[in-house]
Amino acid sequence: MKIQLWSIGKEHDPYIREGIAVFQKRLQHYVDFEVKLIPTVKQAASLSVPELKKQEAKIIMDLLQPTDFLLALDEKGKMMTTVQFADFLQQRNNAGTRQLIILIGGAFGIDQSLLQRAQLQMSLSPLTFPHQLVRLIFTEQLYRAYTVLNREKYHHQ
Ligand SMILES: C[S@@+](CC[C@H](N)C(=O)[O-])C[C@H]1O[C@@H](n2cnc3c(N)ncnc32)[C@H](O)[C@@H]1O
Repeated sequence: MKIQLWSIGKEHDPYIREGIAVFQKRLQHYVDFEVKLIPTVKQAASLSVPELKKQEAKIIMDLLQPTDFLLALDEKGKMMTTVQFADFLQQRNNAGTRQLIILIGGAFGIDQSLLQRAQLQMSLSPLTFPHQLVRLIFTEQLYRAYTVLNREKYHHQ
């Protein structure tokens, strides 16, 4: 199974890029993992936030393959432990999912149409984090989950 992390917004800040690179390198041992940026639609004066989010959603819908499993990160989504998340990854792999897309919204969040397309909405906490930090936190969690699946000494319960 291939995993892609899609983030709406601008380039990672340097400290985020550095952190992601650390876990991305470690993840190479376990899974085919890529990080992709979806540039934010420029906010023209005439465009409201809901309209802007709709435009972003259309771009993302066009990039998605019908067979992609979409996991949208949203603070109101389902919360799970690291071990439950590891089990979820194992289940997707066993189910033959070819591509798992993880979507992180931009400053205004993820459009409703994409939340509806998502097979899973996942929350990392009831707190709202800045989207740049979510990129790093999620990449670490993905690495953590794979160390659980591979019985490595990284995650201690
Ligand atoms: C700054 S937040 C957007 C908040 C916005 N109020 C909203 O309507 O979603 C940007 C993105 O970071 C991610 N995010 C932030 N906090 C999160 C959390 N606790 N759990 C999961 N994802 C989160 C989500 O993908 C969200 O769309």
